[in-house]
Amino acid sequence: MVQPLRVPIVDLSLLRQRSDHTNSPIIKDIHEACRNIGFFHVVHHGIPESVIEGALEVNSEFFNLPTAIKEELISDDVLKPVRFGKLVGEDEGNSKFMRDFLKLCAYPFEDFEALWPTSPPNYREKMGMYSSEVRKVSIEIFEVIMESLNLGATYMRENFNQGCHILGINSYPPCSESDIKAGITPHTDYGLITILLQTHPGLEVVDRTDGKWKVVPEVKGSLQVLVGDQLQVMSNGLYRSVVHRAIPSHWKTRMSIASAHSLAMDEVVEPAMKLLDEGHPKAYKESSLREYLKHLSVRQTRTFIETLQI
Ligand SMILES: O=C(O)CCC(=O)C(=O)O
Ligand SMILES: [Fe+2]
Repeated sequence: MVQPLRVPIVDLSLLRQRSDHTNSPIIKDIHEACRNIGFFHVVHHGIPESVIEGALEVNSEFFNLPTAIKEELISDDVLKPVRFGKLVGEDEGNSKFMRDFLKLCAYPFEDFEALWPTSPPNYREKMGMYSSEVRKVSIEIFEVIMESLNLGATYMRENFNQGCHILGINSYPPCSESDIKAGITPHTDYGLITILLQTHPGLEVVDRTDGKWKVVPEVKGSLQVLVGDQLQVMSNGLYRSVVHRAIPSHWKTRMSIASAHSLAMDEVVEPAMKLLDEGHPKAYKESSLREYLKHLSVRQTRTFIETLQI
């Protein structure tokens, strides 16, 4: 039986009340969470419930469309800014998985909006609103994470603001068959941070203290923040990307929207100079999002982050 994990809950409204975050216990909590688990919840993030409901509603309508319409967006090309896919199969550990997904490049919105689905007709409007709200939250969270690393709130701010924003919408059909073990198989996310919205629980992470899978407990109104590979590299391994998977529900469709924030496609990420010294030599090679996507498109025995370790 998979046990629940104790995950820190960060109240963003408390952070917004103070302009000076020096010695803030919240920054300390974020530091501990990123260091020990690679993961935390945020509450009072400020995204209106109507925006969240609107985004989930149009995606549910999209996934319920006749297959022929969705298949127009099917592609194996990981560089395509908009693509739909159906994944069903078995991983190396013989666990069966099943998931439909839609990937949308989301920033700058004007560059990609015309490629987004037109069905349902209000798809672009509702998802556009969610995308812009979650981006604002990601900018705030990135700043406090930089503070928690002692790099200062403005460290890489412009690079982050001009970076890539990719929305990964997942739909996991209910499965009563006991042999379907996973909706999405174990992985780390590549970017700096991912902000996750789930319709209901199902996310599991590896607890670093005992190496076991733990269920992420439901926290009403929360979003989850996940440390990605780029943040692992930037922090020179002080923070590590969290290994996670998602388990489908037995009785209803589970959906999630993973909002992945990374540096721009060809911008390289490398360990922050300030975190390097004799006792902490550079532990990762530099890399870009494009190199990661190239790695994804060919079958590899090592994860991308493993290939970067010096
Ligand atoms: O569905 C979930 O909760 C997780 C999704 C996820 O990990 C991803 O899209 O990268
Ligand atoms: Fe993920």
